[in-house]
Parts: sequence; structure tokens; C-alpha cells
Amino acid sequence: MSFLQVDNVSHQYFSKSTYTKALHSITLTVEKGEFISLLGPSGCGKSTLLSIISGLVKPTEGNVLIEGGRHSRTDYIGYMLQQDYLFPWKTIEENVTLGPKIQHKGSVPDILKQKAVDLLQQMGVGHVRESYPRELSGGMRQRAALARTLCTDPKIVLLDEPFSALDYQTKLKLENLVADKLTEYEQTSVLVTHDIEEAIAMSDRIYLLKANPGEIARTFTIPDSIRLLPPFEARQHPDFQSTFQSIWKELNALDSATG
Ligand SMILES: Nc1ncnc2c1ncn2[C@@H]1O[C@H](COP(=O)(O)OP(=O)(O)OP(=O)(O)O)[C@@H](O)[C@H]1O
Repeated sequence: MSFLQVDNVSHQYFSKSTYTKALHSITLTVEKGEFISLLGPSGCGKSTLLSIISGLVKPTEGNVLIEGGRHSRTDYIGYMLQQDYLFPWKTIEENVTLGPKIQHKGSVPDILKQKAVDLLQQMGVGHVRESYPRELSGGMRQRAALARTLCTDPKIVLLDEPFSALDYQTKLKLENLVADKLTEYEQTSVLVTHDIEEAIAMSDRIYLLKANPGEIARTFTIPDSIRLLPPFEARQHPDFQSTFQSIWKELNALDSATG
């Protein structure tokens, strides 16, 4: 039994009298502590699949199972969306401790308050923890949102382009930090990204999706020589470029096939 199992999931949206077949027959498994990425052209259903795994969207067909059971347990999941969705009337620290506050029915244990402060510090936004989201840049808000996602110790971490609003240097630093935290707590993670290098540097496995409808076109297992290294070091490894080339070739072939 796998930790996370996506079993024959298909999904159609219905709006303005038209159906959009977003996903068709997606089956994949993720073991505890593994990190997988979903990569593919715009509109191939990556975010839809993440929302289905989170339980926010119910698939038209198929199931998502966590530890073998029909999943409905939201406390398993930490979900970071493309937008930061910080509450504007709460300070950054209050935003980060909101999850623990709900989990502990209104009062945040000191250990989790300290964890929030530490995470914000490590993300490089500790100095603005008393500020409100409107006082921060987009990249700073994104970092605060990452701290909020990790603060509740979710067993499954879903990341929808978490580094897209960051400058390159910050992104490389945060990739390492996030990978380190996920390994420390043996969290299982699913990343949606357009960035091939990011997917290679962070993942154990990459699922390449094609569009119309969204289907798994290829699965790439990242070689041990890369996947066992922290993301920054992985990017320097001689095998990194050849892995990039294989995925790049496959993505281009998919583009040509779908016109
Ligand atoms: N709420 C919705 N109502 C109707 N159609 C939708 C809805 N959300 C997504 N779709 C459609 O479903 C398909 C998959 O969309 P989705 O956002 O999951 O793709 P994606 O791979 O995450 O795209 P991107 O990389 O651009 O973020 C697209 O054709 C999109 O237009």
C-alpha cells in the first residue's frame, strides 16, 4: 500500500454550457517521504490534480487514497497555492500561526509559536513578522506563505509554483531550505512547476503531463546521483544537464504532438 495513491482519476469542468476534460485516467503513487513533481504545458491539468489531491475538488471519476483510506482528512494536507492568500488583517506571524491555532482549538502552544518564528527567520522574513501582508513585497509574502504551509507539520505538502514570484538567488536558497525541512519531517510532497531545473533539483520522480485532456505522458525517475543531493548541489552535478536534455526533448515532442 502506497502512502498516497491517485487511482484512475479523471475530471471534467462544466461551465457556460461546455465541458472541459481537464484530466483523463491519472494513476500514480507516492511513498512516504517522497517528492514528486508534475510538469507539463499550460492547461494540462497540473493545478486541477493538486486540488483533487488536496480534497478541495472532487474528481468526476476515480479516487485519491491516503494510507489506503478514502481521503477526507484535511489535517493531512498543507497546500500552498500560486497566490499567497495571506489574511490582510492579520500580521505575518498571526498568519503563520493560524493553522496551529485552529489545530489546537484557539491557543497556540509555545513550541509552535517558536517554530513559526524560526521558520520565518529561516525564510528570511523574520524581521517583518509584526508587519501586515500589504507592507511586504510579493516575494516576501511568498516566503511567509511557505512558512505558514510548513508550520502545521502536514504529512503531505502540495506546492503550486511556490518559488515563481522569487528572484533567482532567493529561489535557489529556499529550494534547499524547503527540501531540508521536508526531509527532516519525512513529509511527502507534490510540486507543480513550469521550471524543469527546479523539478529535477527537488524531485525523486517527475510526471510529465500532456494537455487536452491532461494525461501522464512519461515518468522520469531522477538518478540517485542527483536526487540524493540538496537541490543546489544537484544543479552542479554532471548528470544534471543530461537529465535536463531528456526532459526538454520529451516536452518539445509533446508540444509538436499537440500542435
Ligand atoms: N474552474 C474551472 N472551470 C472550467 N475550466 C477550468 C477550471 N479550472 C481549470 N479549467 C480548465 O481545465 C484545464 C486544466 O487547467 P489547470 O489550471 O489544471 O491546468 P495547469 O496545467 O495547472 O495550467 P497552468 O500551467 O497554466 O497553471 C484547462 O483547460 C483549464 O482551462
